[in-house]
Amino acid sequence: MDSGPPLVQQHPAAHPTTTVSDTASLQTNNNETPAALPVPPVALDDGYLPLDGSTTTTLSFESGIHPALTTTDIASANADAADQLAKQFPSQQSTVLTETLSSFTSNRSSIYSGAGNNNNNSNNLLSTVSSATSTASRRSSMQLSKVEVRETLDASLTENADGFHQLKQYILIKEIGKGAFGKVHLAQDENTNIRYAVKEFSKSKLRKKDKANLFKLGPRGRGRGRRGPEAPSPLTSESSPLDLIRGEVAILKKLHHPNIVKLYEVLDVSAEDSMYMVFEYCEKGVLMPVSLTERFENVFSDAECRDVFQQMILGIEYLHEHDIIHRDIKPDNLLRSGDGTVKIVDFGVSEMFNKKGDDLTKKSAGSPAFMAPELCRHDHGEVSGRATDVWSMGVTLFCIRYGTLPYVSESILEMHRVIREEDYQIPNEETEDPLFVALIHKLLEKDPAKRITIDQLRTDPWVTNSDREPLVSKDENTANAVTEVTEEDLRSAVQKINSLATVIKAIARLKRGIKSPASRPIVAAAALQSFESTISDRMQDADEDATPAAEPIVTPISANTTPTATETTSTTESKKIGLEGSMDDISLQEGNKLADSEQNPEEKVEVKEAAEEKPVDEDPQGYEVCDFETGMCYWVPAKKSPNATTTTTSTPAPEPAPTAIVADVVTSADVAKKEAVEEDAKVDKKEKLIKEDEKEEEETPAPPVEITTTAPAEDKEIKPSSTTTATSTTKNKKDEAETGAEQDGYQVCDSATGMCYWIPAKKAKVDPEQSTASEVTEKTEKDETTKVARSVVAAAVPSSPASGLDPERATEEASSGARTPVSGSPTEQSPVPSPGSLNPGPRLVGKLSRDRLAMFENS
Ligand SMILES: Nc1ncnc2c1ncn2[C@@H]1O[C@H](COP(=O)(O)OP(=O)(O)OP(=O)(O)O)[C@@H](O)[C@H]1O
Repeated sequence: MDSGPPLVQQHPAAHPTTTVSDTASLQTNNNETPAALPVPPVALDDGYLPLDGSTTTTLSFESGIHPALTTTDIASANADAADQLAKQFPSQQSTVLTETLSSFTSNRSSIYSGAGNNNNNSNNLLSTVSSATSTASRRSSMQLSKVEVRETLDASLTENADGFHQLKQYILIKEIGKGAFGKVHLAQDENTNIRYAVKEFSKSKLRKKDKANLFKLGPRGRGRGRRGPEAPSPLTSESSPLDLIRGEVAILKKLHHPNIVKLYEVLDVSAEDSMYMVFEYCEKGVLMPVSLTERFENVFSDAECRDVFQQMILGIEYLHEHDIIHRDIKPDNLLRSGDGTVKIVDFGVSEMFNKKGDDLTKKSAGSPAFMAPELCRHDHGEVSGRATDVWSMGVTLFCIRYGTLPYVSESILEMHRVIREEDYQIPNEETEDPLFVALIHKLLEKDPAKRITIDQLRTDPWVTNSDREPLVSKDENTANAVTEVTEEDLRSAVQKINSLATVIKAIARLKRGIKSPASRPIVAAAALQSFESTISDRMQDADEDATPAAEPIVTPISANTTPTATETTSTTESKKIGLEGSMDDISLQEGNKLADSEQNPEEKVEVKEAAEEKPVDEDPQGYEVCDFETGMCYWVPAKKSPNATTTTTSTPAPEPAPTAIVADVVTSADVAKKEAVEEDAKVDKKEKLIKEDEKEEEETPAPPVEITTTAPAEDKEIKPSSTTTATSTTKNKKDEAETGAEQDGYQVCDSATGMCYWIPAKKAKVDPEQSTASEVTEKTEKDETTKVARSVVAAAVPSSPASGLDPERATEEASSGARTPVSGSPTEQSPVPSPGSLNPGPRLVGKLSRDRLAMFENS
């Protein structure tokens, strides 16, 4: 293979990828002129060329490049260089590099002409851009190749030899920012040394936000997580929190423009709470930090403002032309790559309209200070999305020019009022360029119908510097077509086989439930392992059966359908029951049931049979409650005794146990659809539950769920901590009296949700004699228990650090009964599993505390 000339690795956006050849080269150091002789690039230690304002930057070009660049010259130079790159990087990376070259073209031409302009004394590269080259370079930048966004469903986060976290080929170097849903990392591709910004999203945070929006704001909620029945576009009709990312990904995948951040890859670490979006790295970061209270001193010059604003116009024009409204334009969402190119980021609240030309929206989104006056009303009707973006562009221009916001207020409501009703002040208006002042007035026009449009902006005299710096034509700017985001795009944006994703997310949930070592009952680890292996088998089966790009295998959960364990045990059954959109919604209960059956082969059969007999559309008589704090939703069946909810027991107890408000913990992503139907039932039931809670509190001094004392470290008995034991005993007796069945077991608390569950030992299945003997054995033969514990732990956490469970410690804990001292809130506490818990059929019985119910009710 012809290796071509040597190559210096550079970042796609920050560093132009160039080849070294015996051609003209250019050396710039702010206002230095180009060097006359070829100078080979000097790579830094990390393999990158330096390219910042303070350092001399050496760039080497192909022969034939001349200051009077034409688009054709540039394109052909790029093509040559791309060829060479492709030889060096025969893999898919060459596509990325091709784009890099196109982007860099603008930098090259700008630097060249700017450096040659001896009349320009500015140290800022941006302000040296002449109108001709600026237009030419932008034109050439439009020729972006389309890079296919890769999607990885089963990525894993590992640690490399140097101690860095690694996600596929991306080494996470350091944190460079924090988003609302997770960190942003600087990452480097271990194969190419190309740098990326990897944005992390916590799925649980997304879910939480989604639910909170649903309760708090309904479909008009701000930010990721907006959805609702009246949502008109695919972006807002998602049925699972994860889908909210899918909408953003689906839009970003369609966009190919130099002023819009490029998304390269989406990675879902299926067994963890995180998913990642791999973006082009914008080395220079945000355009400008904007504060409500402080003025930013280092404001942009007139020329810099113009350059940035022109790029904003081009980016927004491209979006609007393709019926996409950004809805959150602000300096924070404008990043700059190493060559100064402005990149519009954050499409989390963007909206794509299906109908050409339609941009009417009822939704409020964006940051209050940048919100158009027509959106600053409680019940605004439909407003033009395009006009609201233009307003935000005006506020942004104001910010970068003056370092402050045009409208400032301490509260959002007041901010809305001020934006609607008051006038802003332009600092030093008398000395300001009248063309600039006029433009600000046209942008910050309160009446959207009179506000300047993007078309008018492109010919505005300040924008074009009185025609000295015209923009590239609209046709060229919008040439890269954006096709409509379809439902299929949304479905395929992140994950390809929905049914598998459902299952995978369930594992993550199970893991979350036993995340903190202090709250990991050993049985849960065993359950997790067997659940995982069951799932893994199913996945293989489903993989073989799956038809790519087929309709989702599952359909939305219906208001009256509660999935059971076996409904998720095969794809066929999933089809019947339906969990569309709730990819992550397999219940803990189901996990435990599966695990249970795994541990008890005899019972496994029973579980299966019971479920097969159960009619699919059976109304389980109950209702769903959602935890406002966590975003988790729970299915609360009509009150039955704990026995009645046991998977293997079909006879309901005559009366419910008053202390155990029973929750078959089944989550659902489609709360909105159910909400209307179940609203009335909920109110009644909640009242009842609260009353029962109160009654119970009167009867039982120590609340059964809130364990308030710590398990003594020296307590070697394998049983729950003292308070828990006492509580459990009380409860058991009550259960026994009312249901006729003794309920021995233990309580586990889910650290993620704060919910505690009662897990009964499976005495109903055991011969009474054996049971007694077994109890005695468990209490007296500590060694034996230790042995059992060891085997369970060993089976559950063979050697996988991913499980996060230290087998040695878990074994010790299991055998000694000593747990990390518990204190404070129930979420930090973890009762010790009883010996019976090592081999019980764990059944999750949740208790909804009064507070939680009240919180739900208030919300
Ligand atoms: N592509 C990128 N290149 C360089 N830095 C980035 C990039 N994306 C994000 N960052 C950095 O991370 C910070 C936070 O990212 P971002 O603005 O996307 O999150 P956010 O808008 O606060 O939250 P979210 O988008 O999740 O609602 C940014 O301010 C910026 O400093």
